[in-house]
Amino acid sequence: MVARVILEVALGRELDYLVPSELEGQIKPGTRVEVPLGRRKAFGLVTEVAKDSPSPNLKPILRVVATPSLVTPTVLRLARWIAEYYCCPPEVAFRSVLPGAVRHPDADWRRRLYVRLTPPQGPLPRLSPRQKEILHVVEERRALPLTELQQLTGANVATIRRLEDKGLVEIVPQIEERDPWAREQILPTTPLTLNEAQSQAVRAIVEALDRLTPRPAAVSDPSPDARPGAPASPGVFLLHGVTGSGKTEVYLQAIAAALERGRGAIVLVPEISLTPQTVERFKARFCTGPLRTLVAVLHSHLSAGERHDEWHKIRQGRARIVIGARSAIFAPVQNPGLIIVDEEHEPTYKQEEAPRYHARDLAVVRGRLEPAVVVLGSATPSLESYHNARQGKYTLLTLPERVDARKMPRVRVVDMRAALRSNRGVTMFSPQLREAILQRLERGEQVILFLNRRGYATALQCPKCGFVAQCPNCSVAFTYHRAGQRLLCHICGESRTVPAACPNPRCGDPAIRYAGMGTQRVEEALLRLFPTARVQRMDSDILQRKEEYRRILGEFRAGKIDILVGTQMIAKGLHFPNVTLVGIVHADLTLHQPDFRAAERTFQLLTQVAGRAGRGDIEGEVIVQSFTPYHPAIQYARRHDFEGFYEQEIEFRSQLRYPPFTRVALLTVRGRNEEKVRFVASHLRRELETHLAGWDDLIMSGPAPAPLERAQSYYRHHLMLRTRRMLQLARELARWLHQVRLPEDVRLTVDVDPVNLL
Ligand SMILES: Nc1ncnc2c1ncn2[C@@H]1O[C@H](COP(=O)(O)OP(=O)(O)OP(=O)(O)O)[C@@H](O)[C@H]1O
Ligand SMILES: [Zn+2]
Ligand SMILES: [Zn+2]
Repeated sequence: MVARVILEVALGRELDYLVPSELEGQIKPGTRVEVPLGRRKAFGLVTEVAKDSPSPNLKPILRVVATPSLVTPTVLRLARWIAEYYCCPPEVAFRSVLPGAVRHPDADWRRRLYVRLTPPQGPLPRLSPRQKEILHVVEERRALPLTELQQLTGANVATIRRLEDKGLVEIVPQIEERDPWAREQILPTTPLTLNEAQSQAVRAIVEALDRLTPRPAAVSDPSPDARPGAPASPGVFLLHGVTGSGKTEVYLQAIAAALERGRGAIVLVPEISLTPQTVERFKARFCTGPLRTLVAVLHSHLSAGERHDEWHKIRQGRARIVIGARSAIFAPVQNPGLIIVDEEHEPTYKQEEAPRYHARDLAVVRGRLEPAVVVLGSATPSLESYHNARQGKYTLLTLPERVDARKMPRVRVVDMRAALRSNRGVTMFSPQLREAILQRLERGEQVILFLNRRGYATALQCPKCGFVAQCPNCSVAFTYHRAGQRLLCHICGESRTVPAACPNPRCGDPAIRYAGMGTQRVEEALLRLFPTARVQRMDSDILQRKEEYRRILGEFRAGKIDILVGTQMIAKGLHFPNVTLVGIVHADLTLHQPDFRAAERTFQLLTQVAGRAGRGDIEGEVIVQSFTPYHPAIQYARRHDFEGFYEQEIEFRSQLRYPPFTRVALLTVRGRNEEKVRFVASHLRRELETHLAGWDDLIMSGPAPAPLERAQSYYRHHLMLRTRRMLQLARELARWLHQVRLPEDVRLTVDVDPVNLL
């Protein structure tokens, strides 16, 4: 027998090894092993077991490192698919399916050793002052991690071992679980009585669960066509439910059905909506009763230890439900019956570094490999997913109304050009918005104000010469932050103190002032206009710590805050019944970006933010301030008309051959020398033309400077390839990348299905 092993060192490919007969029973896909590599040894993961290998002179595997395996065979197949489709080296793909904290069991082993007090037996033996000190610490804590005891006392392991020899303490392996929500008390909930639309949705999902074929016994290769948008997959549902329509209740009852059938569930949510409120709704439903199970939570703010614990809970089957951000799609759930992707349209599901996977698309692929039922949910589905539903590739489920026949909020669009004409200079709040806020304050109702830009003002601009302070590393304006009077680059983090006068040597005007506005400036203006109102700002500047986020949401829920001002952090998932007014301060911000999805993003953002209003008994109102009030994205959002927006947007995509009618591979050439980058980019285009000659449906555009031409002092040029056959193109690109020669200081990256075109 031979095993194919992906090594943890950056080799870029898998190697075959002999399986010694004494290890035969232990080696399966997912097993971590130590193998010889040249004259050294290396760690690796078995990705496949086969009868024989094409390579001669195989060396044997040295030993098995950790059992049980920390990754399921299906996830390994998913990793292989990632490497192929997203055009990245296999070891990068394999590494991403295992988080660092679980990848190194040796390091973990030491970290997981605990020192604990043993029951006293007879008189205390004679101890050195040093030993007494250590014992004292252990007595106080009863048990603590070995490493922590070492840190606290400065003792080495040998000294502590001597205490163990005297029978006073013992050193034991123990898994201590750090539940980040441990202090929260969770009140169990029971399933709600569903309305007609919800029942229909749950019924369709449960029927699909019952149709799931048993897991295939033999591990066969993933079908090369196992990709979203390929042949019909009756196991994928698109749940299109307006904001407040009760999608979460549908998820909960579908999960219950999966558990009843002995299967687990994975729930993906965007990182920013992975709030305690969301997590609690899942924990509360499954913390008691016959379906009782732990809910594991995975997100990027977990400490290594917490991540480790969550991972093991899943692997040991104690947690049958996993809720997490995009990397949770790799969670080692055994036999998952259901994979849910909430807010499936969210761009944060795309990973912006290699491997550049899209977790929503991986959910569809994993669903096919397991097999498992996949539910993609959103109030504003992506054009890609809705198109798939229209084509019959996904099954569309619709929740057209809010629960309890609550009305959708009334949306008014205010033309800010008029407001600008009637007032001197730029106004932040139109009279309509000001009046509406005042009304809510008088009635004791709550307000959310949304502006998709943090900081105080966009830019520092000189009124006399037009000078704008720009980051020296990136081609963007600095953002002014009031705290500490600093200019901050939101791309690279470069910061400067604010100049007292215009830095332009030919100008020097002291009247330098601020153009545009950010959340800080909105907050300040509110305090001036409504001095008694309790205003709280919520953006990533404020939320350096997760407790802060929870505290603010808690206070808002408790009615201790009247007006919440924030960026897209407050746009989704939040449910506050007392919010009756949502103001969108500047709706055009996302509209004018050089991205074919700009209108789609704007429509989604407006709809989602508007959806925070009127979720209680009182009807909600939304005021949208805009300088382009007649833009379709704004008008369709005003009428809550997703279909209308879809019809008009899909027409534009079709005419210009953009996704979903094609798939995009974006090539970025980066380097510090502008001339060289430009030269290499044109050279690569010519090479690609030769390499891909005869490819019939290829559209190649560029090279062109990226919209964000310079970032972190690198010049960037783009080449865009579009085709309907991306998997084949990715294979061609991989072959081409192997042979392409680049100057040392120029880098090339490939992003398949990019969501960020800047
Ligand atoms: N069948 C039902 N009967 C009564 N209340 C319900 C029902 N279904 C859901 N709800 C309640 O309605 C509220 C809104 O539901 P939920 O948050 O699930 O909506 P949503 O569709 O996920 O909204 P959004 O997309 O805006 O986040 C919640 O408080 C939920 O408990
Ligand atoms: Zn000037
Ligand atoms: Zn910068």
